[in-house]
Amino acid sequence: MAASDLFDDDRASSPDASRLRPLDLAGADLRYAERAWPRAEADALYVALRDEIPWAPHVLNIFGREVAAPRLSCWIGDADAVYVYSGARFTPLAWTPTVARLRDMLRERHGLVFNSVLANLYRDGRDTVGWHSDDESELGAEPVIASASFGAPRTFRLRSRRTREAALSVELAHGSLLVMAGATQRLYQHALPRRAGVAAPRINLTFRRIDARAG
Ligand SMILES: O=C(O)CCC(=O)C(=O)O
Ligand SMILES: [Fe+2]
Repeated sequence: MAASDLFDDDRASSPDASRLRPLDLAGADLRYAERAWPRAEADALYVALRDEIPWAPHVLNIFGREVAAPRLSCWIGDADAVYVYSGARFTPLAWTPTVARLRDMLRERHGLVFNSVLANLYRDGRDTVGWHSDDESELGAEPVIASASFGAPRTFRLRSRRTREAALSVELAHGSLLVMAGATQRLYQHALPRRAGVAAPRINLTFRRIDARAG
């Protein structure tokens, strides 16, 4: 089956869908391009990422115990971009050709510079990521995180860190790009909840800039 058969999507693409536009989230800096990569390119990127990345169960460290999270993942980046996530220390794998190409596109098209990426593979609608902020000290005070999505559309939710009140839901489309910056991590948490009826997988890459000295 061709990748184009996997992700039913017959929206007409408006000429502007490749531009990052601000989303309304009080105090935060959140931008979204629904079609950062055109359909055929997104299909090819999905297949390349699926096949190139050595996916493995994502391990969380919860009160000193290792627990498998409901998704596969892979940490990729420059050799010195060591990262501590959920209490576990990750030494990144070397850039694969497609992930490196995406990193270079983000620099060339959007002026965003990254030295690492957490790749996530949600096998179907039962795979999730729970509420968290990406606020580790290695990312600095106001991290810029670029989140590229390929495959099944899923709902990305944000809620207030202080009140836990729901703040925004964004449907992250196949070939979309979401950029979180400014106070987004300080003020909000995000999650990708289960979604019944989704049989197709989704790949998400969250590009980050790690300052190894701050770790
Ligand atoms: O899959 C997503 O859209 C979000 C992933 C995420 O929040 C993370 O990797 O920190
Ligand atoms: Fe995150």
